[in-house]
Amino acid sequence: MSATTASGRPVLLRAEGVTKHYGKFVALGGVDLQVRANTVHSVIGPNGAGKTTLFHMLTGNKTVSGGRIVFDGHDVTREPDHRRVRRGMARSFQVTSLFLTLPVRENLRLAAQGVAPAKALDCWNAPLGARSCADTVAQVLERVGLARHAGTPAGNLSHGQQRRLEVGMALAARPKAIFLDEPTSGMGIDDLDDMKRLIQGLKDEHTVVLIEHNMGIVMDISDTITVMQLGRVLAEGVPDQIRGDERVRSAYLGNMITGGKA
Ligand SMILES: Nc1ncnc2c1ncn2[C@@H]1O[C@H](COP(=O)(O)OP(=O)(O)OP(=O)(O)O)[C@@H](O)[C@H]1O
Repeated sequence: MSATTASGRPVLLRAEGVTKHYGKFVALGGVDLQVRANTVHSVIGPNGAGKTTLFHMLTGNKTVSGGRIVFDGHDVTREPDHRRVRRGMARSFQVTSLFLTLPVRENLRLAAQGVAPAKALDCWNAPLGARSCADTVAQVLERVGLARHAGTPAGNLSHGQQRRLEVGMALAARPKAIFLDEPTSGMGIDDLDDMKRLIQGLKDEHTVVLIEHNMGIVMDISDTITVMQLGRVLAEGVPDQIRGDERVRSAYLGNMITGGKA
């Protein structure tokens, strides 16, 4: 997707002047962000820049100290995370939250049921609920490339496969926006391309907000990149703008930002 195409898309998620204080420490000093629908929007920055804190604010995992968050036309600033999940936000699970003794398919089924707890009981038993649940699980299995492993206990998957299952767990909630926090961490080189293709493919049906330290991946798959430093937005733009931005280069103190293309 070109920058022009991305910038013409409607804004799905907007943060306005979001702050987060821990006592006297300012973790976020007033962050503005606009995430457009059906794009991959990456948030990068040096360690401690405030990326994870911003994710916590956007997904409702922690409360803001100030500012406003609007998702899909609704002011969600004061809504708890489970309400935001129902509005269509999903955050990728961590490997530690997979049910390691259960087959991949069962992990996804439980995640699909988690969307609407009130419906969870009939998701598998009532004919319509069961069908839609089974459809979701089958689609997600294909999407994350684990269809062949549907019956394999999650604990027997490789690390790369487990990380794709985490993404699948979030997808099972059929979200509008999916938040991925370092989905490639700890991955071997062989698994990186699979994850990259997976994330890139998600924007057909979802909006992706991504924290990622692998600059090669960020530069290759992002429509928009927001660079954070010391709890504020340092720069924002398409990959070529960010790659060439002197402020960003000096924030990273070197060539990490080039994604191998400098
Ligand atoms: N619960 C907390 N109490 C106090 N300070 C915190 C708390 N959580 C985060 N911080 C601080 O807020 C700052 C931003 O942290 P955050 O985890 O958001 O950074 P990050 O950009 O995600 O870093 P990394 O890339 O290392 O994960 C850091 O200085 C961190 O020490």
